Amino acid sequence: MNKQKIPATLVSGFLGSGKTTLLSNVLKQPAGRRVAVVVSVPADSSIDSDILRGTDIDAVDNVCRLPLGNRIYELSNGCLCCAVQDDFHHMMKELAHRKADIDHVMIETPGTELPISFLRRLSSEDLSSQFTIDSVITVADGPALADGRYTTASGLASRSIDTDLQFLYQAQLDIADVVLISKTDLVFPAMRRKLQDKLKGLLTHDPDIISMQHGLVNPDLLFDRACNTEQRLEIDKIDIDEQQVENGFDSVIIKLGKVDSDLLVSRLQMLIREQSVYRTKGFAELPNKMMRQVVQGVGSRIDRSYDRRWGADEERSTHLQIIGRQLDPERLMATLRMAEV
Ligand SMILES: Nc1nc2c(ncn2[C@@H]2O[C@H](COP(=O)(O)OP(=O)(O)OP(=O)(O)O)[C@@H](O)[C@H]2O)c(=O)[nH]1
Repeated sequence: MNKQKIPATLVSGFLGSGKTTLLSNVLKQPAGRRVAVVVSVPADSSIDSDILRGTDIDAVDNVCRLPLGNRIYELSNGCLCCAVQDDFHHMMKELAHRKADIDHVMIETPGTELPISFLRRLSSEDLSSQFTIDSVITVADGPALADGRYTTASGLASRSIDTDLQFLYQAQLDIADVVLISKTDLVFPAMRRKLQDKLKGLLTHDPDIISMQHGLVNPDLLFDRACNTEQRLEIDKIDIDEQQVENGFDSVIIKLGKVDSDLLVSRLQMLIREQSVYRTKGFAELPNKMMRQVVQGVGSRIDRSYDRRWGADEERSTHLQIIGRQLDPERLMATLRMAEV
């Protein structure tokens, strides 16, 4: 078939809601499709693309380095993981050149950003001739929804409470063709049944709502939706001050040597209590361990797991990204350094 345009899905959702977990499952089980997952990574860190590629260390050998720090990793099943450092437009043009090898593109938008800015970029003249927006999927953190963590009692975004945060959360929901409620395993069964109603109370439109655990969803519900998102949203008419919302977040990269894992977590917990830390993610190098430890913090919950052995030629270190508001980088560094051994 001579494919005219590549279908593209935007995956939005607040920090730590479960976007990468969803996409990493798509990459592992792409249901016969060759999927390219595009993820933005900070200039000084590749944590997100590393988590996405997960245990597939062989993929490191098969990497296409593009200008401005962008990279395309070819996975053994024909899927691509694309780390965008600086130039989203250039990455999308590169993928358009590989049209024959790609069935679908999924773009993870950063949790601190409004997906509308990505929709606008995809709607630009040269990209819209290559890609069609299949749908916008927003991942909503189930436990956060159950607690009402980012919403007012009325459920409406209000800018009068400190809440570019709330505004961002609501804007990410408002744009969705599909809302995936994540982490329902962490919600009490009695509350689980009420989550959909709670979500509907926040929504001003009628997206499909699907619950998921550990990022597992029937792929048929994700692909080939042809939602006509551009027409529904009338992108040109949306008037949001993107800069104002997105500039309110700080991201600090911390690099350390070997650490004591329990000490690291207790220091992180201390910082989370002291500062407005929303998200912590990265890898820890532990003494006498061949395995790399993944550290994942969302709010005050910190999970640890091992994903794979360190590679023979890989630089081993503890490498964390901390995202929040008005962070004090020196205090973060000094506190976490105490976990070094
Ligand atoms: N218990 C549980 N944990 C989950 C589930 N889905 C995701 N998580 C965990 O939640 C944390 C954040 O998940 P991610 O997929 O990295 O979230 P994200 O939205 O990509 O995060 P950012 O890119 O930082 O915005 C990780 O520790 C995941 O393992 C789930 O269904 N159940």
